[in-house]
Amino acid sequence: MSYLLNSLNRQLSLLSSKVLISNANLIREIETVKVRPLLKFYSVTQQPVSEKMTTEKTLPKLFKFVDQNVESYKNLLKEAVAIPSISCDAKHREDCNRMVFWMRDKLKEVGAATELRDVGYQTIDGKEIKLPPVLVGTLGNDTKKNTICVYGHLDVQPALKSDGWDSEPFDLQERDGKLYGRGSTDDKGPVLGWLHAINAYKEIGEELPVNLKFVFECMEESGSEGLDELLMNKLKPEGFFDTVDYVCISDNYWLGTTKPCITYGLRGISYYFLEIECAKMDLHSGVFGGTVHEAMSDLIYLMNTLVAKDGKILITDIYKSVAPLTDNESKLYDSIDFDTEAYRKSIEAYELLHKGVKEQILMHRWRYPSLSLHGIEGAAFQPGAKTVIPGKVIGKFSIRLVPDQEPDEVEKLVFDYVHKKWAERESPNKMRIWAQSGRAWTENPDHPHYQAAARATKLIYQTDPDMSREGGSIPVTITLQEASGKNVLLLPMGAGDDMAHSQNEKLNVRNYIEGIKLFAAYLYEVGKLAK
Ligand SMILES: NCC(=O)N[C@@H](Cc1c[nH]cn1)C(=O)O
Ligand SMILES: [Zn+2]
Ligand SMILES: [Zn+2]
Repeated sequence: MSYLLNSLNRQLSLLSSKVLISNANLIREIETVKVRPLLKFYSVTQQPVSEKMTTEKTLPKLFKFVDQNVESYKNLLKEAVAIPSISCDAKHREDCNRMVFWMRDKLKEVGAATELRDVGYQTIDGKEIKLPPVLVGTLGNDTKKNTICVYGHLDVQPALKSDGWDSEPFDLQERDGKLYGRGSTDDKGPVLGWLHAINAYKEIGEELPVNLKFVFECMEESGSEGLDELLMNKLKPEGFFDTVDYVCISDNYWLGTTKPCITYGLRGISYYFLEIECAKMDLHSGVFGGTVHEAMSDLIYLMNTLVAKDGKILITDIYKSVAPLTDNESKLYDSIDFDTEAYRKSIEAYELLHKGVKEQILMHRWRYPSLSLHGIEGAAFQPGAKTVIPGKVIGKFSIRLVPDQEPDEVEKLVFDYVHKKWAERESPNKMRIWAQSGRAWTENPDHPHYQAAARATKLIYQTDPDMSREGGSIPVTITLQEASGKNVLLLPMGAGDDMAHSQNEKLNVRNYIEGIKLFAAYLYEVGKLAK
């Protein structure tokens, strides 16, 4: 509890509040908890395989504790969001380090043994910049218990109020039951959810039903540099995964806004940087315009050859290695609860591709590749009529990869295609293209691990979760699958309208609090699986 109390007391002293929270008081209140009616079905769905310290009274007690600590949980998330751990911006590297140290201290406070692992340097503009350390932790080593490896990330996408946020992105604000802030749902809320679930077991005086291993990084939003190497060539040979039975990641979202899901597939990503240089400096367009081959014109030309207006990717042979759709897979989409019109409205889009047909929309999110244009470095993006000809611009685009596309093959297709188009352009300028990629991932959702997570989800939300795939990418998922050789599962905390990476990213208070209970129930359920 100390990690919450420390944080809360810091918050309280800041706010000069009269409220004081004492550990002992909380425990006394918990002792009087009654079983809530929603747990009625709980005992009949269980198949206990081994005798564990936890009993059917554990979770009701724990849920009550969670409900009593909502304000502390919000305060801790506010502290985490206030650290602008933006991994793609080297200026924020110290904030990334600070975020990792902050989380290391919190893990220690719940009793975990922690280590900060050095993963070397990254090169930006020819300069070597130290990567943030990866936080590795262990909690419990009871050979009779199952061991879960939990992964999460502590870094965030950039955000400025001037991008169109209604409040400061790095100051968590509650409005209408929603916690707005960068990283609230992606991925600081879920990471803290694990911490709170573990702490809740401790605070109600119950043993954790499983052993835990943690891998928390601060470079996920920038391609997880250094992490694969650490997992495969250091942690694996050192035996870190030897005792791991299951891997769980909470870094994704429900499909919609009301029904929970469990996720067994992600797309990969191949992210491209396309640089064109026409001069060693920016040029006044009134003085030099009409006399040079402009870098921006070349870049726009190339970027416009990548994708058609119906979303079809124009790179030669890009669809060749996409796994064919089988009858069985095709049927899966029929039963999924997904309202495309609600989806369209939630993002205020004018119209969806594929005539908004549900199955097509889901397939194009989950099992077909897509190409997106993201931006241009060096372009005049600020307001005002700047009349410069940029000397150098870097266009950014990415392809979301699907089974069975291999990043190396896709990169080669893209490089060959861009070079061909560049030759057709006959520009004297300098062109350079490079990429960073991560593979797609799928898992077997019929595994007992998924059934355990489904039971936990039903306990919390009183409905069977959808088994879903997702269009986003968490590059390390497949590495964790390979390093551990064990079943990997994605257990989302947030809702489909959380707007990760976008303006006004948020996490519903309900999803946060019920998510903490979900994680605790998941630990309980996995604790009951045969060892
Ligand atoms: N929550 C997962 C997520 O947002 N992942 C990023 C990963 C990424 C890779 N390169 C840049 N970002 C995503 O965009 O899917
Ligand atoms: Zn994420
Ligand atoms: Zn993200």
